[in-house]
Amino acid sequence: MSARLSSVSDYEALLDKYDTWMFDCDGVLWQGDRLIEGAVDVLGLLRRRQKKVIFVTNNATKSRKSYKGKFDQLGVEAHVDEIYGSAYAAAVYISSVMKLPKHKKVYVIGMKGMEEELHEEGVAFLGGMDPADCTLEPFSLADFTLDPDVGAVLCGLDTNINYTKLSKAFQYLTRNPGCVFLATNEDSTYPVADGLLPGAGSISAPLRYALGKDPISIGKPATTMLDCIKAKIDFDPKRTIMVGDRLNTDILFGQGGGLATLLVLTGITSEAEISGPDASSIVPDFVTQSIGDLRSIGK
Ligand SMILES: O=C(O)[C@H](O)[C@H](O)COP(=O)(O)O
Ligand SMILES: [Mg+2]
Repeated sequence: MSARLSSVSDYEALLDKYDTWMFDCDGVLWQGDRLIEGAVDVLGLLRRRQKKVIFVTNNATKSRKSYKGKFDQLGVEAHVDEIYGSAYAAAVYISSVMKLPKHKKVYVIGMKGMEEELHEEGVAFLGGMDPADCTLEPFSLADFTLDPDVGAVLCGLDTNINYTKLSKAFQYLTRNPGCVFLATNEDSTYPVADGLLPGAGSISAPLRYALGKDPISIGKPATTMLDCIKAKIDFDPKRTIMVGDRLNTDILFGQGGGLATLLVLTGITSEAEISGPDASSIVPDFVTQSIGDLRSIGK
């Protein structure tokens, strides 16, 4: 059973209990480019109380560096080494876990964030934002030349998704021996200021269906992201809390890492999913309406 937080003493007790605060971004700190009310104040309060603050997002459209630009633009204090996105985790996975040979390449269904992180990790890639791939022209298989050096397809949130990208990815995954099917994350939807949009999981779904197999998904709830954080930041899991808006990514991620979990209702998860007859079997330790609720603590 989750503990519902409501009083100042509830929030003060949480601050006493946890030294490291990991924050999901979409649906927790903001909805698209609209900040959640009170988020900036609460992050400032945590920093004044000498808490470690880490940002952990499945959103692969931005690299760590370009996320820093979003934080700056929205007036949220953040440092690049506090920001962990699924594009970064995927690039590290390909270079350091898969150890993709240097002459091999990745075919990217995704945007600039994934390209920047792959480049940063020294991983060669094609596709992505290439105008030849971001096209609505009919795809001609007769005119397509298979690149034998493509050893993996990496699929993430791509607002330029089209039949050409899906067709090229399908060719690599069915015709290049050993070509690995990877996904940055598999969120079905994500929240923006005016509602919900299809997420990365809805971009890779057509490939899953055509291939009859699932990708290796690297973002939350997989522990890969936590491994990336552990490689850079020292923290005690027992005194760490993960704050998220999605049960099957953020809360599962926290639970898988032995962290405490706080669910907020400003993103994907609704009240009906955590109480009543249709409640999910994924049960967070704590629930509060919004991260802004912690403002009641004051200084
Ligand atoms: O890929 C997506 O669907 C979205 O980018 C993702 O859901 C948002 O990531 P979050 O910050 O909520 O982990
Ligand atoms: Mg979220």
